[in-house]
Amino acid sequence: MTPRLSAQIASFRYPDGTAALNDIRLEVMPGEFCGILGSNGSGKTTLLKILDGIVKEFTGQVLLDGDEIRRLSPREIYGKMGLVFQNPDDQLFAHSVYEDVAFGPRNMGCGETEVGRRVSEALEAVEMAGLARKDIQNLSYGQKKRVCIAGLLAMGHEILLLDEPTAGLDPMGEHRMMELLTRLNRESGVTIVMATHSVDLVPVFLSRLHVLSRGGLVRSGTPEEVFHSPEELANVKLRLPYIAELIHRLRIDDHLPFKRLPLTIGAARREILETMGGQGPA
Ligand SMILES: Nc1ncnc2c1ncn2[C@@H]1O[C@H](COP(=O)(O)OP(=O)(O)OP(=O)(O)O)[C@@H](O)[C@H]1O
Repeated sequence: MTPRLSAQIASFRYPDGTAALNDIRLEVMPGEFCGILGSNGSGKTTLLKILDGIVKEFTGQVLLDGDEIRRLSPREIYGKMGLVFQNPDDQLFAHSVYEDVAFGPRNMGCGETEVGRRVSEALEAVEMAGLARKDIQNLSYGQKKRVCIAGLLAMGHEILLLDEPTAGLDPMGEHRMMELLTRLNRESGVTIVMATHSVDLVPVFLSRLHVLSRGGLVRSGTPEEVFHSPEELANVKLRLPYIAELIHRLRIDDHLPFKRLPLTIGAARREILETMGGQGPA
């Protein structure tokens, strides 16, 4: 199967000389929902901009469906892939929700009936169906983030690159955003790559993680593989998810014989029951 995205980035420097990325190799398969995990300044946004074809001055290659991205036209790239910025105010520009989401399809040459259909479907998908006429300025931060995603869905994007989609949201909003993305991935088959430093959320929702530190890729794997070693995470300025941290402390401080570091509440429950020899509460 051809990866939707395949990146081999030997190095990238910003014009002021900052060495932002080096020796990155990663692939994103069709239908995948994967994360780029890293602390502040590790290079997540830069990597997303390169994957999206915005930043071109790197050494190496990025293939989109097998084609070198720098040889594709903007229409070829942005017909199938789009980037949602961390701050929705950097992305939204129209007065109303409808006008903002309609901009992409209109730009693609769709007639007004088709534009209307696409806007309705996209707003439905992000649970904003009743808010089409609302002034963008009067939306909450989380609603603005949803409108940004709707704008890309209305253009028929099959690949979404999302920069910190849960940043700035309250705990409930974070969960709703992750559920929305999971639904888009599972039900609509959208391939999603999201940059994040939120270690508590990612193991619950994502199937594969790429860990960045100081511009380099230090580990790729399932959440279980990535969160295997607390020491390794501390080296890249990340920590264990709270659930795993709790079991880790009980194991070290109280010598309790937990075998694995669980990443979800369900896994923690299983681990505790196994440690109790299956003698847990009925
Ligand atoms: N336009 C720019 N010019 C020069 N250096 C930049 C520019 N943008 C980012 N950098 C630098 O590149 C490095 C990686 O930055 P980047 O924004 O990609 O990190 P990040 O992981 O997304 O961080 P955060 O989690 O804080 O958003 C940092 O050292 C940053 O200072």
